[in-house]
Amino acid sequence: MADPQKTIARLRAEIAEHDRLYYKEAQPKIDDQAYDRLKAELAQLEAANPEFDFGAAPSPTQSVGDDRLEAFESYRHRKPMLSLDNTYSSAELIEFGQRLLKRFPEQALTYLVEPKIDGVAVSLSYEDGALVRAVSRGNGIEGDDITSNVRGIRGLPDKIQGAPTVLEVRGEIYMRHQEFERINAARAAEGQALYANPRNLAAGTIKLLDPAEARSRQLDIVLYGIGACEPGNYFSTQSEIQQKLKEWQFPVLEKYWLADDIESAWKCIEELDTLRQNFAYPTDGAVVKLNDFAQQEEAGYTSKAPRWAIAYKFEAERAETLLKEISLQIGRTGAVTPVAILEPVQLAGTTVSRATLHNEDEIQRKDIRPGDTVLVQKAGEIIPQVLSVNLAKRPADSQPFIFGEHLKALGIEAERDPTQAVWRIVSKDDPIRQQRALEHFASRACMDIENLGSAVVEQLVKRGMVQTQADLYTLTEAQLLELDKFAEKSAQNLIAALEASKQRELWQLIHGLGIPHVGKQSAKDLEANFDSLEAIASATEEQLEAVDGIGSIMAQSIHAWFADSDNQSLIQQLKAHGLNFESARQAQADGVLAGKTVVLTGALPTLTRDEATKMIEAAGGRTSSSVSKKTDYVLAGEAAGSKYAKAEKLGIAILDEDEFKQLVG
Ligand SMILES: NC(=O)c1ccc[n+]([C@@H]2O[C@H](COP(=O)([O-])OP(=O)(O)OC[C@H]3O[C@@H](n4cnc5c(N)ncnc54)[C@H](O)[C@@H]3O)[C@@H](O)[C@H]2O)c1
Repeated sequence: MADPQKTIARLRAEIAEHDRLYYKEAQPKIDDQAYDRLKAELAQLEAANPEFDFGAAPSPTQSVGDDRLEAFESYRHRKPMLSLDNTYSSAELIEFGQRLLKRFPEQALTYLVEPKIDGVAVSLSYEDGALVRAVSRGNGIEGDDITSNVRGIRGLPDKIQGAPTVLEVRGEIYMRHQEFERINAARAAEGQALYANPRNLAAGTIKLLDPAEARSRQLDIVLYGIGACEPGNYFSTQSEIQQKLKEWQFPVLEKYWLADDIESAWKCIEELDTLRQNFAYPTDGAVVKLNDFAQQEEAGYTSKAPRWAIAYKFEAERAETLLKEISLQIGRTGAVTPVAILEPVQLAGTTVSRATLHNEDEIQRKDIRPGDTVLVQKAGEIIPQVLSVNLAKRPADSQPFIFGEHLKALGIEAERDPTQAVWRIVSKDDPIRQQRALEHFASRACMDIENLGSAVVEQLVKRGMVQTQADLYTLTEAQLLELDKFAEKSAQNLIAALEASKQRELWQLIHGLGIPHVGKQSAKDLEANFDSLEAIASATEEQLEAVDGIGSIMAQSIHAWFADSDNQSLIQQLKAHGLNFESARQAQADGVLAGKTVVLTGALPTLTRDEATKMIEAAGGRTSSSVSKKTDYVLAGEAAGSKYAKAEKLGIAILDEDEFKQLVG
């Protein structure tokens, strides 16, 4: 029998380390369920052995995980931000209700059941209706000032009407699945460590020190609670909070339920489980709260969580299956990414036959080998991941997977990047690397060259007809006729498609060049801020970084790419072939908004933000997110906040939607 005192000490140290990785680094090593199991084990041992004294440090079972970092200013919450007790069992949920019934034997208990959003907690302070500060949960008492990374999150009002003098609004910052996949795909292409889920990526993003880098990742926010409120007595129930938050035009929960007893609350949770796939935000459970504030106050708090609420967490969908082989894929920049090829298995409503293995270090850490039986998880729309290996089912003759040897066996000449976990094909003459770069260039999201699929690219490279993107434009019909399955018609079609691609928009070309870190959105951001490809090529790192959405790493990468002599010669050749290098903005130089900067604020009566932005761009203008002396117009809708006030102060022309429409015709 293990010594319980030693086990408690070990578990506390282990959990403290997982807390550090999760809250401070946003890179946990184990998944939430495994973590929650460790914590439950510790709580049980502590309860059974109350006599052990471990000194002053509180146990992780008694305290709120701490996300504070040195580099940030700390702010004290007016009211503490606590965690929630959680359970994965419906029986424990019912017990929670029964405990409350004992406490309030004569009273009717109503519960509010809310989706539990899987993001990062935030507290927003509004003073006299204006957003003054955003603070992370921290240790529950004080948190980090993350205002610069939170202000400007879409839909978050800068100003609210008819609010109390002081208001702390509590909610969750989260990332949509699509944005998560976009960023991870870009990181994978660069061989950088991937984020395991949108929650970790959101947590990493709000703690970025570079606001431009943070802005280049799209965060969202939803608000569901109130901390401090002065004057008090503003609310008497949880459901009133929901209504008021909506009136104040905060992004709010799309659905919540009122339940008259804990059994009905459980029914609501079951309903939530069927609906949540269609919610905009990732959810990992439900939060059940006593609706009445007087009852909440009476039920009280532990050092870590309210006694009047509980989180019911949904189990992530997992299954065991056979890992048939580890396949190595090569990206457009030559990075080699390992992928698990699985015996197909049903998970979260889809058939899963591949899972990401991230990089060499991940394979080593988990000691994943071909022939292993592995535990695979799929949550929401996230790419399936291999969580662990079932060692009991490992074949006797199994061999560790040695990355470098497999590359050699496949004839791939790659080197491990000394600073990252990635193997990369270094030689630009490598035919596989050339193929990937060309496939990317020809793809829909780039130059959209019809009839130039992988099979054709492969032949062109293998026969030495094409090495770079520029070589594509030297191809003749006669040359194409040499290719397998090419007749006159298909050759003519491809030549015509190449010709048509010369007129693509500038962002499509930028994206197609395969500059490390530059995806579709960044390419668009570059086009919106420069007149031509040459202007981007000659921009300094500072000028690149000044672009909204371009962070320092991306600016460095773009600058280095254009400084490379091979790339410079590629650009010259593409220019000589007549590809469009001019930004649409430049082409619209004659528009009424040519050279003008417009700031959008508030909700417009009929136009969406996207539509208004397109109209501004079509008229030659550009949009910016903040009002300054350089702003020419502010297009203001309903509930326009501090930007409106600033524009008035600076004497900048303010347009409503009708005036704007007249202006751009
Ligand atoms: N994998 C790891 O290594 C690791 C390490 C530490 C923590 N964790 C995970 O984090 C959990 C503990 O984190 P926690 O303290 O943030 O607790 P929690 O995430 O389980 O619950 C509390 C949080 O829920 C959020 N929340 C979402 N929707 C809400 C709603 N409608 N109403 C109220 N709150 C809502 C709030 O941000 C609140 O702070 C653990 O149970 C574990 O799953 C994992």
